[in-house]
Amino acid sequence: MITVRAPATSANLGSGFDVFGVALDRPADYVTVERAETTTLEIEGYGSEYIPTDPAKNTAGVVARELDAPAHITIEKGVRPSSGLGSSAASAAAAAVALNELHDCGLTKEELVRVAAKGEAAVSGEAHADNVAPAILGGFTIVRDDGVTSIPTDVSLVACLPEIVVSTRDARRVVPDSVAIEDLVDTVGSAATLTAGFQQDDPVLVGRGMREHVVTPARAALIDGYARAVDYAKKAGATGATISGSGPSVLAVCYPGRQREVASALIDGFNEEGVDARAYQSGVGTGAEIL
Ligand SMILES: Nc1ncnc2c1ncn2[C@@H]1O[C@H](COP(=O)(O)OP(=O)(O)O)[C@@H](O)[C@H]1O
Ligand SMILES: N[C@@H](CCOP(=O)(O)O)C(=O)O
Repeated sequence: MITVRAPATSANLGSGFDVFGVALDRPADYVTVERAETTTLEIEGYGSEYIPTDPAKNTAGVVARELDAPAHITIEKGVRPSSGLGSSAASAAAAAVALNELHDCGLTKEELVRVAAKGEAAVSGEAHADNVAPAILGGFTIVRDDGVTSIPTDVSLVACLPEIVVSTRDARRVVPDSVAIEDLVDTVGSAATLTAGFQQDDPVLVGRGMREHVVTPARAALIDGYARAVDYAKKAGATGATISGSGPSVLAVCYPGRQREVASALIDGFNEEGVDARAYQSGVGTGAEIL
């Protein structure tokens, strides 16, 4: 029997749609696997009632199929589904690492990222790996067709989860089909700034690099309270804030020591629009670990 903890993650970071991701250090999913003839699933914890136990429809079950590694899989959810915090990816990442160990598959972490991304495809319709990469490798990650880069970094983050459900599948439908050249230029500038910020552990550069004018505004319309929460977070000292993944969560970056104020401001912003919310004060996490 093997148990793996895989953390919540925040994808996109504004300027890196389907490319950037960062591992949080909390919350997390715990996945326990035991050898079995066929794959079965048991799910407990936050939002488990909304998650299919059919292995073909569950990211962890799809990973077991892809690895040809049948198991009885128990998932303890710490990351709420449809949160924008890589909930489905946390289970996929933890299952990939656990089953690789249980069945001695011998895959590298980079290979496990590709397998876990197939689990993501089963629920979101497309195999984006920007959540599973940081969930497995940790740090700030850059996903491209030709490989994944992981940069260890130390920046203070706050993720705020409002009591709203936005599925990744729905949020992908509102993404525009094309961008104007001036928006492309602006996004490249932001993406480069954000990458430099993580390299240098600099919250100001990371915050500035979150700026993006194509995908973020289209999706913000799906999140009640988003604009006020971001505005309050910035007034409370956040150096930047954007939609986490496909939403509804907001990810803010700040100087160490400002997380408590930023967390309260984000919650207040949502509450004043009639939306309950909770916040996670987090550092950048190290990714999935076998317990
Ligand atoms: N192991 C899993 N954990 C969480 N959600 C899962 C899992 N397997 C399948 N799902 C489904 O995936 C969807 C949530 O994924 P997604 O929309 O990408 O949200 P998130 O941003 O939280 O990852 C829900 O419809 C949920 O039922
Ligand atoms: N790049 C994806 C990321 C989805 O993240 P999630 O945490 O909402 O599953 C997208 O933006 O669609």
